[in-house]
Amino acid sequence: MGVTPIIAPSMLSSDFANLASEAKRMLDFGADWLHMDIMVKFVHFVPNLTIGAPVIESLRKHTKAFLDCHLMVTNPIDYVEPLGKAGASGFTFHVEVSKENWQELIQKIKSNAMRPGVALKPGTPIEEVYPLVDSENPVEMVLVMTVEPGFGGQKFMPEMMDKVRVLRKKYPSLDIEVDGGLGPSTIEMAASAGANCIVAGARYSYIPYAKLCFGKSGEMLTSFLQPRSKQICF
Ligand SMILES: O=C(CO)[C@@H](O)[C@H](O)COP(=O)(O)O
Repeated sequence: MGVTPIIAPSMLSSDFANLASEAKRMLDFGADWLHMDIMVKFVHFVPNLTIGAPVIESLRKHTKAFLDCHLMVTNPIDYVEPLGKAGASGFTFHVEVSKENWQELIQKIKSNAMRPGVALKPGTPIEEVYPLVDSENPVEMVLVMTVEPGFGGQKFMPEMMDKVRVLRKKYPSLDIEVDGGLGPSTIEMAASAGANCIVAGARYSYIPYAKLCFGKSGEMLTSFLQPRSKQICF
């Protein structure tokens, strides 16, 4: 079984005063998911503060899109119920802060009708996510950070592609998301390594390019990807 390409612009770089129209603009341009960066400023995790459940709830009133929430917080379990109630679709937590309670966390995410994912920072070895993917109650996506989490506009770390290659070889049908510094010069590298979910700042011009990386005239660039009509109609 293969995986399908997903283009998920990060709304972190959008105009927050016009979030609903920014989201519509991304979706009209062909985005599959909207990536929502939820950060709480904390000295040991990210030095930034972004959006929370009230913003997700407001955005949900304007769109039925899959809201792919990436939790850059030290206590993700506290956000499961509020985000579930707000209408989040995906809930991706960081492995670095969930070593003690990932099983409970996955269970709680699923019982709040969201899709669980696990993220890892650039310095975290890929082996740390294996138990969460191999579990009887597994995560459904691994997010490989290609910058230090915290801010948009940073430089892509090509050395993270080794993690993606290893993951893809081990898990042919897993959703593998990459996030940070992705754009016309790096998307192809990530897709070739095996990533199928591409997050990049909500600069609409990259979306058609990202789609091209996954298939020109319908043929797929990488063998693990399966065509999904919406993604390959340019
Ligand atoms: O999670 C993050 C940053 O921590 C990302 O989602 C970025 O917001 C992506 O932005 P670019 O690197 O594409 O500018």
